[in-house]
Amino acid sequence: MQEKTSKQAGLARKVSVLGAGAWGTAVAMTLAQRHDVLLWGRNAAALETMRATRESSYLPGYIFPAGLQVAADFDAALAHVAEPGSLLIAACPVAGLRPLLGQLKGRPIPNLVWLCKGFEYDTGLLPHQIVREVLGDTVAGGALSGPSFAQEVAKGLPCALTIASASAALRACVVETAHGGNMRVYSSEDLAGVEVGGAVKNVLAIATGAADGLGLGLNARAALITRGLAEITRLGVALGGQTETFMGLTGMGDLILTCTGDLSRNRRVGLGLAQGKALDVIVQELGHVAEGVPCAKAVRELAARLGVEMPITNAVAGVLFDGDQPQAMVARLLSRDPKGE
Ligand SMILES: NC(=O)c1ccc[n+]([C@@H]2O[C@H](COP(=O)([O-])OP(=O)(O)OC[C@H]3O[C@@H](n4cnc5c(N)ncnc54)[C@H](O)[C@@H]3O)[C@@H](O)[C@H]2O)c1
Ligand SMILES: O=P(O)(O)OC[C@H](O)CO
Repeated sequence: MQEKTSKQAGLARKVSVLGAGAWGTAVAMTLAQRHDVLLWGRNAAALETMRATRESSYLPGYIFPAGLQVAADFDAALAHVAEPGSLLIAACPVAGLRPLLGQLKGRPIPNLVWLCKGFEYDTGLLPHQIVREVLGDTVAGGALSGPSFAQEVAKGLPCALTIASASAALRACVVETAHGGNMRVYSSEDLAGVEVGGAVKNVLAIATGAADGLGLGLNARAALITRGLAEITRLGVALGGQTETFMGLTGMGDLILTCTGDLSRNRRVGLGLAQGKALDVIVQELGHVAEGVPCAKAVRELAARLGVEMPITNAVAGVLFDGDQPQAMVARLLSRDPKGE
């Protein structure tokens, strides 16, 4: 193990992270312990503050490692990863992925990884489908996903992630770059399965947060998580994912973390709804993206189109978009006809 870590430490690579929110910053901080990392964001003033203070307002109290550069110049971020074997990481929310990729179109792109977890609000597309629409089939790309709160990663606590890609070379590049220290990186070819797990768990965390906020107890929480996993699996299989993927880190692992961990922004949306707060107030108070909100609408429409039964997602979407009360969500789920598990 010792030997493996020191070998990996020798493989310093160039990495650019595009998107300086909580997760992009935490990933950049981690990789900068072993690699030459540049963090780019679209807010030049915020980046200037980050450069001066060596910390991010998204992750206060966590000081950047010496090797982390911060830059507001997009061309510099791309030039940084010009040599083969470099890694370009798109670290924006799903809503920002299409515009960000638009900025990359026509430029030489090395290995491309995206960190966002969701379905696109208007189109119901997964991130890899957006990448294909904007950049075509020629880019080697993949999703890095799994149970990972940015604050814990910034603190250097252990975590395990999965890189999913059809490209074996891309998977190897990401493992060689990111696996090591307190971060384990597994590989999967099941890109659709990994992306569906990461997206739908956010909706289920809203449901669980609401149930917990209403004081429904630990039995109800366990039921929601388990039936939620069944929902994720049904949709994921319908979209080409493999059943076993949903039992892994990016399925059950991330579902458990996000539904039960109070660091989750999506869970906090559910807790806020249970307190009777309006959605726009909750989102404003969060100050971060909560992907489960747009995702609930996209998944409700997609599941209806595909004929996939998703009662918890539908109930969450009812509260978020149709004015249903959280209590009505519970009543709606409990009043369903009995069925085989
Ligand atoms: N925070 C976590 O713990 C965590 C962990 C794993 C995955 N994720 C996922 O990563 C994605 C980003 O989450 P986050 O926590 O960094 O969100 P955040 O709300 O903390 O920050 C989002 C950042 O994205 C930037 N952004 C938005 N559109 C952009 C665009 N078009 N180009 C460049 N930057 C853009 C914003 O300016 C902001 O800095 C989400 O899909 C989230 O689900 C987050
Ligand atoms: O804070 P959340 O709810 O966006 O979840 C963050 C990560 O996706 C957890 O793996």
